[in-house]
Amino acid sequence: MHGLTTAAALVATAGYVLAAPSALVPRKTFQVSQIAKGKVFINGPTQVVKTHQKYAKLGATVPSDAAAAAAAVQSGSVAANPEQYDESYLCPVSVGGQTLNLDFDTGSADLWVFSTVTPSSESTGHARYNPATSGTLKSGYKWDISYGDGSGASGTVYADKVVVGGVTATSQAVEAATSVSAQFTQDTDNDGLLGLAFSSINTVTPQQQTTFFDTVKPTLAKPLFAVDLKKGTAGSYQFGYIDSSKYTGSITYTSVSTANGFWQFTAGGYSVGTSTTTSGSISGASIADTGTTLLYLPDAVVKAYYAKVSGAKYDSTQGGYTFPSSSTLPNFNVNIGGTVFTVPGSYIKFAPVSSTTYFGGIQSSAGIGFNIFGDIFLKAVYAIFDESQSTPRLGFAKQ
Ligand SMILES: C[C@@H](SC(=N)N)c1ccc(Cl)cc1
Ligand SMILES: C[C@@H](SC(=N)N)c1ccc(Cl)cc1
Repeated sequence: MHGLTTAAALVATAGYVLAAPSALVPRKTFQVSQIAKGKVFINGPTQVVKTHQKYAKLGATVPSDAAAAAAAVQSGSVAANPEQYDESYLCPVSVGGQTLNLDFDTGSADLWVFSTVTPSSESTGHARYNPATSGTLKSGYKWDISYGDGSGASGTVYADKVVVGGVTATSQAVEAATSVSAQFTQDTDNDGLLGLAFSSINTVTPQQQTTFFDTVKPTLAKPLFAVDLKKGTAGSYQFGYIDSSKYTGSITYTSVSTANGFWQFTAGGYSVGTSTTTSGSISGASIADTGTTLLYLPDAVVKAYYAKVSGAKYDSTQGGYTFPSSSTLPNFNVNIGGTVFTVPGSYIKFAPVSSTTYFGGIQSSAGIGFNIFGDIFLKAVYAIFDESQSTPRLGFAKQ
């Protein structure tokens, strides 16, 4: 009986069921019928693991190859919690068994963390990774990164287990900070960054390391991640799958150039206000960047936008366009891949800089070298960072 049950269970989980062999018919008879038509697609290795686990009490052990193969369909989702004014979004990540809140950044490719090797004068108020627990030093490896806003950090490198929403990288390069700039010290919500740009811009020497996404990519159900940032409330990142409940309509895909290590695409026409008939075009390269707060566009586009906001001006002391707190802002519409996406004016009324004045969520990309579709844009869409095709692509859908 027991033997048959195991065999039947194994066979049954192979996606079809066969009539029990008569010689092994157990005391009580039971009808086992073919699955009519269609195919039930299951994952063999996962089923083998489950069956062995089911009989573990009888001494069954999971074959190591099955366990490894079963890991070939990881997927998971993690919360993205906004700071005040949605300055950035922090996601809980297990690093060597310790939970740190990291800024997932599709504009860089280093996973670095505040750590026990960060001077306490620079890391007070931050969760810190302790490599002594389970980290393996990568002797002689170093990293040093600078960000567009002039902030930066540097340090040493360990290999350790990193888990994001249940998706596990058993040996991920974890870059421990031995020095961080004041902006990071002061942002006590932020315990480090998890880069999701292409690994070609990872800063580790003498041997460049892979991002978390690149590390787990071969084990994901689908080689992609998706981003659902929201205004003023928690959103989420999905790894290995697209959550169809997070968007309406269809996903519009557009091609990506990886030449600069970013998720770089070409944006099309735009319009300001309620008309979604777009015209002109957003010149230059654009990147989809979860690590940048605002939406940086060509001067001509920015001027056309704030021409529709009475009292708006470029304020050099604030370093950008500001407008009266009483303003109602127009929508910003942009055509990407043939679909027009709308950023509500309320998203562009970004944050107060005084009792009478707000700072705009749309600012000029002049001097950067490319346009940046940062959080102001991303919180208006569901964005798919997709490597399931022959070349990477970005998908956008309305929320
Ligand atoms: C790519 C982003 S930085 C990042 N997301 N890690 C960026 C570059 C240059 C400027 Cl000026 C401002 C922002
Ligand atoms: C200035 C620091 S901290 C912060 N601005 N909250 C920072 C955070 C994220 C990136 Cl991608 C670059 C720089």
